[in-house]
Amino acid sequence: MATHAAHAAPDADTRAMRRAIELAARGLGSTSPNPVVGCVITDASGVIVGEGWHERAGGPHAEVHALRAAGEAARGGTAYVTLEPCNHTGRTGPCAQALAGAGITRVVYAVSDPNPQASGGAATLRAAGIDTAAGLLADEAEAGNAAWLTSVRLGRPHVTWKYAATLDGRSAAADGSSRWISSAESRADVHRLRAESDAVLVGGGTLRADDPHLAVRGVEGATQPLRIALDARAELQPAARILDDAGPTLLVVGEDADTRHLTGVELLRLPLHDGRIGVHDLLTRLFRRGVRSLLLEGGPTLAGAFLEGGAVDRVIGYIAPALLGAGPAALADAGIKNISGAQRLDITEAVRIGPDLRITAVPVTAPTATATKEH
Ligand SMILES: NC(=O)C1=CN([C@@H]2O[C@H](COP(=O)(O)OP(=O)(O)OC[C@H]3O[C@@H](n4cnc5c(N)ncnc54)[C@H](OP(=O)(O)O)[C@@H]3O)[C@@H](O)[C@H]2O)C=CC1
Ligand SMILES: Nc1c(N[C@@H]2O[C@H](COP(=O)(O)O)[C@@H](O)[C@H]2O)[nH]c(=O)[nH]c1=O
Repeated sequence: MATHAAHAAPDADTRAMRRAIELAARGLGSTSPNPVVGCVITDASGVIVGEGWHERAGGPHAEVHALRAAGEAARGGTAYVTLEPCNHTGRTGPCAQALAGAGITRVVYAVSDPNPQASGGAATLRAAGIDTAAGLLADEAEAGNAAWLTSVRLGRPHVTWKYAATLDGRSAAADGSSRWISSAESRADVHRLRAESDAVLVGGGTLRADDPHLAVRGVEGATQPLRIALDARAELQPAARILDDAGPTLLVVGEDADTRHLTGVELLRLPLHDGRIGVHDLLTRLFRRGVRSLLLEGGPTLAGAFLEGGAVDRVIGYIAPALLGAGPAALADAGIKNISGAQRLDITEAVRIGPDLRITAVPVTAPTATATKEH
């Protein structure tokens, strides 16, 4: 269909879409199970007259906020949207119709909506005679919405494995102590990561060794993610910090576990495979309850199982300038037997956080959807 050249210079389009991507990011952590979406509206002469983003699930979509801000100035204007405008009536009405009704004559969106219930917005816009183009800054918009897009495409939550390690790759000392490997600045950064996630997960080893709290601290306006711990035999003590009232907690136990000593905590009972909870069983159940982004905070054994199951979509390592020489590696066995089986990654970012280095990387080969085979 038509492209952008007729109404504005391409760089004006790019600037407006980049702004829409920035706006979308403001919704991270509060829109799930919906995507983050940003929208910029320019009037007929190309001046920005409205901005909006999807702020929270159940609230108005980005386009609706931006149209409200633009008012009559939207007539004859262009809408820049990070995701294809929706075509369905959910908790709010279809955005494609709202844009047409407001007199928008051109729509530029970055990424097509993979959700079968909401897609078709572009066709509706075109049928209404609106000049509609897709794909502008698609890679940037896709990265900004990676968690939601991955989860809708794969039918499981997007998984970020985060760890802290010394420069020699140790995640704990020989005696098991690991607090703290990374700096206070890095740990504050982790709280921001938690705030952007729907759920935070630790394995049984970490649960027993660290008595983790997993709450978000020091992030203004943050929504507390669901705290999840694996505890196959329900060994957790009622005084554990994860059970306090800082936020919701889900304890994942074996289907036959004796949980009589644990009252007031939500339990998810799953079958055990060789005494272990199946990674994909767990992910499927979490997806069904609306978890779209999961922060896996270790430990090394569980991270190995996730990697082996093809269920790590992003790795964030906080590398501290310290050496231990002994102690567990950041990642335990992931079923990789030889160098040709190494999980290769692309580094997407490397930044200093206080004295540490934060490295973000994504697998070179695409991770897998939910699988029936468990390890
Ligand atoms: N530096 C860092 O970033 C971090 C360091 N740590 C450190 O790591 C150590 C703990 O790690 P680790 O001992 O590896 O334990 P993990 O936290 O990785 O937990 C592993 C345990 O999780 C349970 N589990 C259930 N299902 C699975 C599955 N499918 N695959 C694997 N495990 C499963 C099992 O416990 P169960 O017996 O209940 O079935 C298993 O023993 C501590 O010393 C801690 O301080 C931990 C987190 C982060
Ligand atoms: N040791 C270590 C981390 N460990 C992780 O943080 C959890 C503790 O969280 P909380 O109890 O909420 O403070 C712990 O169980 C483990 O998952 N994280 C880091 O950023 N840096 C570190 O050096």
